This record gives sequence, structure tokens and C-alpha cells, in this order.
Amino acid sequence: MAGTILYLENVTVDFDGFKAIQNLNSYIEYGELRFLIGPNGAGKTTLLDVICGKTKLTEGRVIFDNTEITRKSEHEIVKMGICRKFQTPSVFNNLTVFENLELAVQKHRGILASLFRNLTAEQAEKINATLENIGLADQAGVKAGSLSHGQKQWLEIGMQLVQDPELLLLDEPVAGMTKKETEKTGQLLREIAKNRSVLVVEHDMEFVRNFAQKVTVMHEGKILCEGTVDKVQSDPKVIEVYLGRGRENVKH
Ligand SMILES: Nc1ncnc2c1ncn2[C@@H]1O[C@H](COP(=O)(O)OP(=O)(O)OP(=O)(O)O)[C@@H](O)[C@H]1O
Repeated sequence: MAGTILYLENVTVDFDGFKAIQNLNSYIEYGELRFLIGPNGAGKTTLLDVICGKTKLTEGRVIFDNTEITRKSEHEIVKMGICRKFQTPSVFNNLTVFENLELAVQKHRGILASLFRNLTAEQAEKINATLENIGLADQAGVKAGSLSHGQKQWLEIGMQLVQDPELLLLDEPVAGMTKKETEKTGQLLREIAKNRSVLVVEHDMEFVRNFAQKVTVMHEGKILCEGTVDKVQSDPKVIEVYLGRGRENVKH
């Protein structure tokens, strides 16, 4: 499907007089893998909070899949197809990889109700396809607690994928990962973005360089620059506030 899936228009968030985001405009396409970067405090997390309905706008509007979601609740927004994976893994360590996905696919049920209810053929198929995608098919019966940090992150991405999001929001997915895990995560995100849109907040510039199609750079609540990796890397303002003087914020 071609076209714009997410419209962020004139987005402004005011926390008691402090503008964490100011008149921000940005558009994400169907099937796009977008990276959002910027120094600490730039407003990246606040922007994800706005998209998933956790933080309400002071001004502006958000349109997702042709519907305005500015005033919708978090719950309604999830149901419409926006899922978010936070930085810290929140898988159930005492359940197996399969059981974690089983819970996620039946997201509106409680743990016990989910585990004692048979999956539909479609749900089972979705879980098995996801296990292949996230590279954990051989670990399906393993307790999530015994997975490596990287595998836990992939499981958690899988827990979002079985909910069939149109737009997946990820907060620093490769933080703490080995080089090999980081590479595998990049390939996974590329694969996911073949059918969905993905917005990734990231500080790891090598990862951004290797996998970004388009990058949005934020600074002090505004967009500093937006475009290809080459464009943002050579932008003097970006070099000044992020890649240059703000080096302490960037993992190389
Ligand atoms: N609930 C809140 N109330 C008041 N100020 C807030 C609130 N949430 C965030 N802020 C402020 O808004 C600014 C943007 O914060 P935000 O967490 O969005 O930045 P960020 O780009 O995600 O930074 P980091 O890379 O450190 O996570 C910061 O100055 C922060 O202190």
C-alpha cells in the first residue's frame, strides 16, 4: 500500500510552560523504516508518547491510517494498529517463548484465560510464522528467562508482531546488544518494514547508518533535519548539535 500512514501536524506538547515539542510536522509512509535521533532531551520519547496516546497534544493533530487519533485513548490506538516496544524487556521469564507469544496474540485476555484456551489455527500459524521471523523457532519451548538479552528483545518484538500492527514504535531496540545481535535486529526490522511501518528511536549511529532509509533528527522539541543518512550526516546543524559537540550522546 502506498501513501502516508502517519501525519504529525503542528504537534506541540507543553508541560506546564515547557515546550517539549514545538510545531513539529513529519509524515511516515506505509512500509517505511524511519529512525528518530537527537540529543538527550530532544523530545523523541515524548513524540512516541504522543503517537501512542500516552501524552496528549497541546496543539496540532495526529492522523493514522486516514483517521484522526489526536484525542483517542491508548487502548483505542493499540486496537487501531499502533504497537510500541519499550527499551527494557518485559517478557514473562517463567513462561516459554511460545507461551509469551500466545499471551500476546490473545492480548485482551488474562494470563490464565489465555493459557488454558486453545489457539485458533490462524493464531497458531501467526505465532509459528513470527517465531521464524524473529529467529526463535528452535527456542519455542524454552523459558524466556533463559534467553540472551538480544533474544528477549526479539521475543518482545515478536509479541508486538503477533498483534499485527500497521505501525510499530521501538525505543532503542539494540541498546546492550552485541554487534552480531545488532546486525540481526537490523535485518529483522528491514523484514518487518516490508509489510508495516516502523519508527525507531535510536542513539547507535552505526546502526542508523547501516539500516535507516530516512532519518528524522530532533533537537529541543523541533525537527532539525530530515532525510537520507547522507543528508543528515552532512547537515552542519546536525553535526553541531548531535554528531559533533553532542558526541557524548552518540554511541559510535
Ligand atoms: N512529563 C513531563 N513533564 C515535564 N517535562 C517532561 C515530561 N516528560 C519529558 N519532559 C521533558 O521534555 C524534554 C524532552 O524529553 P524526552 O524524554 O522526550 O527526550 P528524549 O529525546 O527522548 O531524550 P533521551 O534521549 O534522553 O531519552 C526533556 O527536557 C524532559 O525533561
